[in-house]
Amino acid sequence: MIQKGPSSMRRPSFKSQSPSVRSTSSFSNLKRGRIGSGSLSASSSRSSSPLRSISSSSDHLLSTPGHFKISRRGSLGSQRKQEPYNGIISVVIRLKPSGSREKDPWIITDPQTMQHVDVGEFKFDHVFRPGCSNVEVYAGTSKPMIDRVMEGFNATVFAYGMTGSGKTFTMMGTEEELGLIPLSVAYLFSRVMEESLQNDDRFEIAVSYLEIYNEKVYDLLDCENEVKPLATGSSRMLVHVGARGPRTPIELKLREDSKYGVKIVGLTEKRCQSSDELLKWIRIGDKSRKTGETIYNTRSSRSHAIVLIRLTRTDLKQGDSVSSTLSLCDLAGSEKAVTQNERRKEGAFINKSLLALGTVISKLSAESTQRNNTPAGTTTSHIPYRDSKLTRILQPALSGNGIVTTICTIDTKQESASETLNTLRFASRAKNVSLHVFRKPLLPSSVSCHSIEEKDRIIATLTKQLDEQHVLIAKLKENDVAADMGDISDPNTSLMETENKFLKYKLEHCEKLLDKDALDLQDTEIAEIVDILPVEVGTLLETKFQGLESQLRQYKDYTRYLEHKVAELEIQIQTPQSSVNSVYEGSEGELVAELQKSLERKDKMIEALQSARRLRERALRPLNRDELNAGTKEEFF
Ligand SMILES: Nc1ncnc2c1ncn2[C@@H]1O[C@H](COP(=O)(O)OP(=O)(O)OP(=O)(O)O)[C@@H](O)[C@H]1O
Repeated sequence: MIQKGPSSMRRPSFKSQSPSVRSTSSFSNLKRGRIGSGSLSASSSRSSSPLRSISSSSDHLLSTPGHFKISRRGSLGSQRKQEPYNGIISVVIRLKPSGSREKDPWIITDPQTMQHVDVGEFKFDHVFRPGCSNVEVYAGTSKPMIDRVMEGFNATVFAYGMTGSGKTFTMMGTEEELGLIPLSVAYLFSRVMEESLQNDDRFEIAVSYLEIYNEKVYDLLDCENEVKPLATGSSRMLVHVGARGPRTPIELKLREDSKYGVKIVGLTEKRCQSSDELLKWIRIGDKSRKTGETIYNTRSSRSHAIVLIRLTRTDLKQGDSVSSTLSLCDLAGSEKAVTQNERRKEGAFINKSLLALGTVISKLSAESTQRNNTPAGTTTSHIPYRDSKLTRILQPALSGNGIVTTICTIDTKQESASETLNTLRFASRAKNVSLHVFRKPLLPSSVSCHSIEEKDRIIATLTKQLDEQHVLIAKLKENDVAADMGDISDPNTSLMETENKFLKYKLEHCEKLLDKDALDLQDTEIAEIVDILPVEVGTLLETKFQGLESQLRQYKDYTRYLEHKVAELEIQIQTPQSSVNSVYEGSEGELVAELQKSLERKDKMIEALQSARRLRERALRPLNRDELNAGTKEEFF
C-alpha cells in the first residue's frame, strides 16, 4: 500500500501566490486575460489565452476514434440552437509514474489501449502515459468541456482511483504543476473575456465548494464557520468557531429539485470577477478542510471534494439568459481496511459511496446496452442514486443533465494490482454509459434580468393598455346594443326619423286644414268687416276666391306628391346605413328641406284661402238676404 507523502505535497494549496504568479511563464500571461472588476462583459483588453495554445499537444484527443465528439468552439448562432449532445461518458486513464525499476506489467499499446500480460487488454478514450503533464490531461479532458459549458451545457469531471494514485495531483496540482481546476478556471475566464468582446453578452461566474465526509455534506465556503480541532480526547472531532461561538459543522441537506434534479440546500455561492478571485475561494475552502494537524489527512483524503462553477450568460440584445455548471470532483480514494478505528470508519464510508457510484455506473451501463438493443430504445431499470450522498449529488450529471468525463488514476505497481484492476473495471463500465444531454432552455429576460424600475415601468404600461382595452370593450358593447336596437343612436338615422315624423305631422296638419271647409268659422271680426263691404267688393272677392280655389287644387296635388316622397324616404331609411347616409347627405337632403319649406308655404296658402272663402261667404250673404227679403220677406220676419 502506498504511504502518503507529507501533507504539503499531497494537497497543494494556492495560498502563497495566485496561479498566475506561481505558475509557468505561459500561465502568468493569464493576467492579461483577467476579467476586470465589476463586470464580466466586454473589456477593453483582448486576451489571447496561452492556455489555448498549450492544448495543441493534446488536440489530437478530440478527433481520436472512440473519444467523445466535442465540437470546436461553436459560433454564438449555433449556441442558440437547442441541439442535444449525444455520446458516452468520456473515460481516460492516467498512469502514475512508478519510480520503480521493476518491469511494469501494464503497457500502453496505443493512445487508447493498455494491456496486461495476464489480465488482457482495456480500451479507453485515452490513456495518458506516466510521464505526461497536467496540462496535457487538462487539454484532453476539462478544456473541451469548458467549451461546452460556454455553449450552455452542464459538465462534470471527476477523478476516480485508489488512494495515492494521483487524483489530487491531477485535479488540484502542485505549486510546481497546476492541476485541472486552476487551469480550467483560467481557461473559462479567458473564454468569457473573448466571448464578451465578440458579442453583446453579459457573463456571471460564481463558485461553490463542498465536501462529502462520512456521508455528510459540508459547505467549504461558509466562512462564518471556521473549523477548529477540538483540543480534548477526540482529536478527530471537529468544531466550528464562528461569530456564534463553538459549534459543530453544519451539515447541508439535499433536496429534490424539479429544475436541477438535486439541490444542496444552503450551499454558499461566491460571485467572482476574475480567475484569481475564484481560486482564492478554493484556497479558502481548502483551508476549511485542513484546520487541524491531526485531521488533515482524514479531511483532505477521506472526503470527496467538489468545486461547482456556475456560468450565467445573458444575451443583452435578446434578453435571454442561460446557466451552466462545471463540476470538478476530487473523489476520495478507495482503501483497504486499516486498523485504526476512525480511519476504518472513514474508509467504510468512502468505500460505501464509491461502491454506490460503481453500482450506479454499472446500472447505467447495462441500461445503455439494453437501450441500444431495444427497438423502442426504452428501459425500466431502477438506478440507485439515493444509496449515497455522492451518487445523489452526481445524479443530475449521470442521468443525462450534463456531459461527463472520468479521469481514472492508477498506480501500476505490483502491490496495487487488485485496486488497479478494480479501477479499470469501473472505467470500462463507465465508458459504456451513453448520454443524451440537452442544454438548459433559455430563460426570458423578464424572468431573469429586469430591474425593479424596469418591472414597474412594464406594469404601468400594461395597466394603461388594460384601461384602454376596458374603454374599447365598453364602446363595442354600446355599439352592439345600438345594433340590436336598429342603429337608432346613429345621429344621421335619428335625424332622418325626426324629419320623417315632421313631414308626416305636416301632412296630417294640411289634411286637417283642408277639411276645415266644413267647419263653422266663428270669426266675428271678419263678419263685421264683410257686413259693411259694398257688393263690388264681393264680386271682386269672388274672382279672387276662384283663383284661390284653383291654387288649392294644385296644392292638393302637390300634397299627394309630398306624401309619395315621404314614402320613398321611409324606404331609404330601412336600407343599410351607409347608403342611406350617402343619399341623405346628397340631393335628397336638400329635397327634404325644400319640402318642409313648401309645406309651410302651403299651410299659409290654405289658411289664406280659407280666410278668403269665409270673406266671400260673408260678402255674399247680405246680398242673398236682400234677395230673400225682396222675394220672400214674410218668411223671415
Ligand atoms: N502523475 C503524477 N506525477 C507526479 N507525482 C504524482 C503523480 N500522481 C501522484 N503523484 C504524487 O503522489 C502522491 C499522492 O498523490 P495524490 O495525493 O494526488 O493521490 P490521491 O489519489 O489524491 O490520494 P487520496 O485518495 O488519498 O487523496 C503525491 O505526492 C503526488 O504528488
